[in-house]
Amino acid sequence: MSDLVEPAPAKLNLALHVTGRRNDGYHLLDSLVVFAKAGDQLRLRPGPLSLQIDGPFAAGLDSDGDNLCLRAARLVGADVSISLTKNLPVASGIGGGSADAAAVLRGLARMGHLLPDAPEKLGADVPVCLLSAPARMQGVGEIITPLSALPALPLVLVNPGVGVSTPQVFKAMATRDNPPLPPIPKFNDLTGLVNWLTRTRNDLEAPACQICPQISDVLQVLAASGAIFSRMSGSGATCFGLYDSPAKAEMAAQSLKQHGWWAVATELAQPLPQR
Ligand SMILES: C[C@](O)(CO)[C@H](O)COP(=O)(O)OP(=O)(O)OC[C@H]1O[C@@H](n2ccc(N)nc2=O)[C@H](O)[C@@H]1O
Ligand SMILES: Nc1ncnc2c1ncn2[C@@H]1O[C@H](COP(=O)(O)OP(=O)(O)OP(=O)(O)O)[C@@H](O)[C@H]1O
Repeated sequence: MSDLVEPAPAKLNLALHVTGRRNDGYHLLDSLVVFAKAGDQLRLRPGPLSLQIDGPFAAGLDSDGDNLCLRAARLVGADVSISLTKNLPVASGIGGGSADAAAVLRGLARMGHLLPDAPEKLGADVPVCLLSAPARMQGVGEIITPLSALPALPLVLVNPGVGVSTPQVFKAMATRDNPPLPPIPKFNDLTGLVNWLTRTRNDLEAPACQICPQISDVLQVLAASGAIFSRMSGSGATCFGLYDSPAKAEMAAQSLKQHGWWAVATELAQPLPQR
C-alpha cells in the first residue's frame, strides 16, 4: 500500500486578542487564523506505531513518545508508521506541532479512524489546524468558526532562529482582559483586510519582544521590506509580512535571508479536499 500524504500547513494568527483567563490558567482568545502553503508534510502507512523525522528542522525535534504526531496517533488508538518532513522552525508561533498532530489525525480519519472528541487535548491550536482554512478561533482554541475565502495574500514568514516558550510569553503579559476582535466582515480585497487588521492586535507581541528582542528587529526589517502590513504570529518568534504582489514577497524574503534569518515567500494554503 502506498503512503498516505497529508500536508501540515503553517498556522498564522493574523490577529490575536487575549480577552481573559480561566481558573485553570488557560487564556481566552479571539483570533483570525489563516494557513500558509508553506508547511510540514506527513506520510502515514499502517504498521507498528513509529515516527521518523527528516527535513531542514528535523534536528530541533525528538521523535520520542512526547512528539505530538505520536500523541495524536495514541489518542485515537492507531497503529501507524509516521514520517514527518519538518520544514517549519520548532516552537515558533506557527503551530508546527499542532499542525503536525492535526495532519496525523486527518490522515488517520482517511484510514478509517474516528476523530477524537477533544482534539484540543493535544494542543490549543489543534482544532483550527484540523480545519486548516480561514477561521475565527475563540475559547481557549476549541471554538472554531470557519470564514469565507480570503483575497489572495502574498506573504512572507520570517523567524530569527530563536525558539520561544508559549507559556512564558502568556505569563509575561501585562493585561489579560483585553477587548475582543471587532466584527469580522467579508474581506473583498487585500486593502479591506489590511484596513481591518490595523484595528486589531497581537496581544502576545509585546511580551514576546521583551523575552526575545530579536523579534523587534525582525518586525523593523519587515516593515522596511515593502510589506503593507506586518505582525508577529502566535506567541512568536515567527512574524509575517503581507505584500501586494508575489514578486514583492519573493524579493523581501531574499533580503530578509541576508540577516541570517529563516524566511519564505508563500501564499494562503489551498482548501483541503473534502473527504
Ligand atoms: C498562542 C497560540 O499559538 C495562538 O494560536 C495558541 O493558543 C497556543 O497553542 P499551542 O501551542 O497548541 O498551545 P498548548 O500546547 O495547548 O499550550 C501551551 C501553553 O500555552 C498556554 N496557553 C495556551 C493556550 C491558551 N488558550 N492559553 C494559554 O495560556 C498555557 O500555558 C499552555 O500550557
Ligand atoms: N511534531 C512536532 N513539531 C513541533 N514541535 C513539537 C512536535 N512535537 C512536539 N513538539 C514540541 O512542542 C513544542 C511547541 O512547538 P511548536 O512548533 O508546536 O510551537 P509553536 O509553533 O510555538 O506553536 P503555537 O503556534 O501552536 O504556539 C516544542 O517545544 C516541541 O518540542
